[in-house]
Amino acid sequence: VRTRLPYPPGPPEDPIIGHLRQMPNNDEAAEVWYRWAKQYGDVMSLNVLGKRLVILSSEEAATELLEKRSSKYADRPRFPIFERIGWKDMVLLMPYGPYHKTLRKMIQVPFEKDKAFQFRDVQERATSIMLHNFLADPKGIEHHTHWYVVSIIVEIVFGHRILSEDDEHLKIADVFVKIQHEASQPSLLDVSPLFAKLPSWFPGAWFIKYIEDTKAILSHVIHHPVSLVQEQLASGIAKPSFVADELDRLIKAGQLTPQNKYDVSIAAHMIFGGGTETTWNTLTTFIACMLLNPEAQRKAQEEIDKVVGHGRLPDFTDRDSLPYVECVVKETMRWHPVAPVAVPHKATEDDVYRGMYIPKGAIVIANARSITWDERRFHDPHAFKPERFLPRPLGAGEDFVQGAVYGWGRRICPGRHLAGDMVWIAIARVLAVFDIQKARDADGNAIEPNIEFTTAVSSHPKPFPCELRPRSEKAASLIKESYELHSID
Ligand code: HEM
Repeated sequence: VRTRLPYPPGPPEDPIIGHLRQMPNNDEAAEVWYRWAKQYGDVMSLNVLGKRLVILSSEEAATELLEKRSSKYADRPRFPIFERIGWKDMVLLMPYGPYHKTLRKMIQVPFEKDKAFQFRDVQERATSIMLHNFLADPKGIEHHTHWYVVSIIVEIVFGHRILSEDDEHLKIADVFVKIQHEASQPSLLDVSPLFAKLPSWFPGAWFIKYIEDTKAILSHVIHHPVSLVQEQLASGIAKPSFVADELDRLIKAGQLTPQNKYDVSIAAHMIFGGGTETTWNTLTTFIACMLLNPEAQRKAQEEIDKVVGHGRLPDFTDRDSLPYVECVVKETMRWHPVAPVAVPHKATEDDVYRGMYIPKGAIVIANARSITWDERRFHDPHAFKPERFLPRPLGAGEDFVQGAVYGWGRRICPGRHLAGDMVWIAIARVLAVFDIQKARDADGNAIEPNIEFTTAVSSHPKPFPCELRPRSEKAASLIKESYELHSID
């Protein structure tokens, strides 16, 4: 195929090293590629030391390649540092193949759409505690939303309830965020695995010591929680959870081999890592959106007041009757996708698209930032307008772009239904009882927020001043009642 067909276009390149000198770092990639796409098109390509990168900047191109031709694009590039610290079998990062399929299935099945209801009690309880925490500490945005997400995931995965600030799982969640950032930095290992043999003092060989230290931490974090559940099962005190169910099944079938136990451990670790930071980022982004767009906040609250009233908190049975709240959730995810450059896929065969050649081995990235800012897809894409998703004539009748949030084809996020539920119930309940307002300084003056985002692989708003104030006395007592009910439980 190659000879006569061109690669997708891209900026002018240097001899031999190609686009190496122009390559943006992780933090800038999404926006730099968004600008380049305006010049070179929605399918462009870059050459980095002979390695071909194809950047997709429209839903049309991403759907055609990553979704419709999914079998050719389900692989991942190698992540040399992640592999060496103990994440070589993390479903998110591992190559496509039979082992990926086995682990992915283990994660996907319990979180399918029709099974989501099993986790709703856990989520409703965690929201009640989060609301109560906001009542006591109205400015603790980062902390309370983080606690909410981690406590749900840890209870679902390990059957463990987080009751104290010193809980080890809260610290593990921080470790994920840190490692994800550190281990995605470019290193000599991207050039050749031979550099793994360098002595740690060698200039540029920072990764040698980093890998050694991180491997030891992760080994404990991956294996320890599962061994605890195994002990609880043996003494008959294990609570139902992802790990308890999987181990119990294996024990009953006489198949609890070290390999099978490892599969459960790494799958549980994946759910913990994949489900916490992403969902947390979405919730903090939502609060930023409400602060910046009081009109949208007011409309969502009016809808909740009309449908749910003031005598109870919204619950999952209200979801279909709250279309505007649904639009707020979608617009939060579109306005600032938490994984701006998503996760790279890799072509396992040569391919041709619109007369352009995509070689086997090319890294293919659907740039979520460009897709959610695509003017051909969304009117006024930089503005936060939930009603864009309402059907005409109430709104603009635009479709949500799920791929830019949860990915594509055979690698699409298997946790998306659970994530969608966690985000929805938190948003609906926060809006029902709180006004998300500018924080006030000691003299009572409103502090103007300046919202900025970390722009790494997974993007989070930098801490910003903000307060959640109960909308009324009645709202405050609803929060207390719901908290007390769950405390008894
Ligand atoms: C709002 C929250 C979430 C967002 C925005 C999100 C986003 C993503 C994205 C963009 C991918 C990559 C898809 C691709 O390569 O095309 C992904 C993969 C993945 N996510 Fe999520 N995710 C979220 C929550 C969760 C949750 C709660 C879980 C746990 C059940 C989870 C588990 C995974 C796993 C296991 C993968 C790897 C799939 C594979 O490579 O085969 N995610 N997610």
